[in-house]
Amino acid sequence: MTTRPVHEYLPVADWRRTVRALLRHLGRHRGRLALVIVAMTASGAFGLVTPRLLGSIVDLVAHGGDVSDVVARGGVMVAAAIGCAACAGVGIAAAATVFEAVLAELREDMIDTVLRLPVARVEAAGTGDVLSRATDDVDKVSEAIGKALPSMLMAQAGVVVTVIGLAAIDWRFLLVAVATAPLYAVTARMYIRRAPAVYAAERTAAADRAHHVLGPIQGVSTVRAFDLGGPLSVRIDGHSWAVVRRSMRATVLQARLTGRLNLGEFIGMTVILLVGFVLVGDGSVTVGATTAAMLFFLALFDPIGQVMYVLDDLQSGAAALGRIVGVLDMPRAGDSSDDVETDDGTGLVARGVDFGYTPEHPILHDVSVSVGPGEHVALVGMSGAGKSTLATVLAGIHPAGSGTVTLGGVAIQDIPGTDRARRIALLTQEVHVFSGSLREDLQLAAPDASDERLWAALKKAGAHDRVRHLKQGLDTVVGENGEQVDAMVAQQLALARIDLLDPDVVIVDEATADAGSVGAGVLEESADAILAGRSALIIAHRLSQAAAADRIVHLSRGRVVEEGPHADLVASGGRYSEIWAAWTKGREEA
Ligand SMILES: Nc1ncnc2c1ncn2[C@@H]1O[C@H](COP(=O)(O)OP(=O)(O)OP(=O)(O)O)[C@@H](O)[C@H]1O
Repeated sequence: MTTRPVHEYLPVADWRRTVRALLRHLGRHRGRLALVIVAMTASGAFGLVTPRLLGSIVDLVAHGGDVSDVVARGGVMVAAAIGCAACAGVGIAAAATVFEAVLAELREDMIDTVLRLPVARVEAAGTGDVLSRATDDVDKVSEAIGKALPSMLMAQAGVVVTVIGLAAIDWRFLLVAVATAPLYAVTARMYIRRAPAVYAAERTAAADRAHHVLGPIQGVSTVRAFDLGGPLSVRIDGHSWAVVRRSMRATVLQARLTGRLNLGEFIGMTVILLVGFVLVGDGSVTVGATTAAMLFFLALFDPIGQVMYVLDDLQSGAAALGRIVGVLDMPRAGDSSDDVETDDGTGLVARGVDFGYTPEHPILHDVSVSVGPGEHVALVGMSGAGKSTLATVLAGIHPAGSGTVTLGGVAIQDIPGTDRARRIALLTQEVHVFSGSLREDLQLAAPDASDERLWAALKKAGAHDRVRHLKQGLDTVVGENGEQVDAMVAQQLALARIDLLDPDVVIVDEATADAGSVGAGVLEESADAILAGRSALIIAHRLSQAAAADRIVHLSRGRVVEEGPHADLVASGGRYSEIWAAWTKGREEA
């Protein structure tokens, strides 16, 4: 029996692995990243020129200097301001290209990994978990990368050069700046701790209100019929006020953040002025230098404030990145081994297979079946006997709890996932027409197939005429944003894809049941044409399919109870012969 837990979320990477993954991705854009750092640092350095020159102008004026010197300094300040803006522009643009490229890589890797995850693992995690990582989490990282990270980098560069500038004027001014740092650390901690919950509550309340507003709009006729307008608007009122309360909390939190930042600014400025007063008094620095130090100190607040406001974005971006990296680091189906050569001589063989979706409910017991080269084997049994379950175990979607499943003598779990999917094709009722042109849909199975090959596959699957009558033929766009194809054509396209894929074995799980009785007949012909000469395991609900097969395996309550060619089973007078007799009688009466 398999002992896989019923629900098992996909892993989340710890911060070390997350940082490593981020650095790995950033490392691929080293050159551009260096440009970002140089441009942002240069922008910060240019930013220091204006306060420094303002200080020197103060000294010039105090000592009765020349007006032309003041004008010259003004010119340098203008040039520095232009340099500062230009470098910031280059830095931000380069950062955007690096971060967008990293984000695109993460998104692609994420989708690629999710598509290659073993289906059983995705089922255990739940599609919601997978979907939210591929969408919401990627969005959160995108927000953090797009908005927060450039501000953070810009701020860091600004702080570093300003601190150097302060130290260059006098180390005691630097000491004041360092002494105010703990206040910012405490403020940042307060904000990081509270902000995510406060903003999340605000978003939840807004979503709740939207839900309660949309419900009555969608069901407006019911609202009118039962005169529910009054009570419903009271309810909407309540939810609207809840949003107001949550928004107020968020505003109060922001006000507290701003208040503490201003307090830090006030204390720092006061101390700088006092220190400056003493230093000017003992002749260590000039009034102009103190002015410059004060302006440097003031210039620190913009970047610090910016960082504070994006801290929660960064925090939730980092959490989302951890969830993405957790998936990226997972072993993909078939990653464990190289392309495994199989010997087609022995076909698909299951020996003594046990399986259950949960440990408490075994479904398959000691099942042994085989599909030899070119052989058609029909699987029959009552509803719930375990036929579809056996199909997924044979296709390698669910690993057998005990026993073995081999293809060409090699355990299917040892065949790389993508290779396995090409060798064992599982055709179920849930066929999907992918958005795009018909050609693209078909070429998913054989990317290099020529139009002639595609038409030949369509002909075999019986869809040739339908497609020929479409105005744009193979270029017709199908799927969500294009031509809607009916269930029968969708099945025929799936059959054509099987022909193009040319797998070693096809497992057909009731692919023809959905199309209505006339359609079912057509599809049965299509399936026969595609399966001719191929190894196939056909889950047969219509016993005509079973009668046409080379061999029948009868499954009952997860066990093989009869096996053999149709004629032998009918002659043996066993359970299958009774079902066959009842079925043929029913057909005669109908
Ligand atoms: N994903 C699943 N998780 C848990 N139990 C499942 C799952 N799929 C099927 N089962 C259970 O496994 C048992 C066998 O179901 P299965 O679909 O394999 O039978 P079947 O013979 O193919 O039936 P049918 O002919 O109605 O499709 C049933 O009891 C079913 O409820």
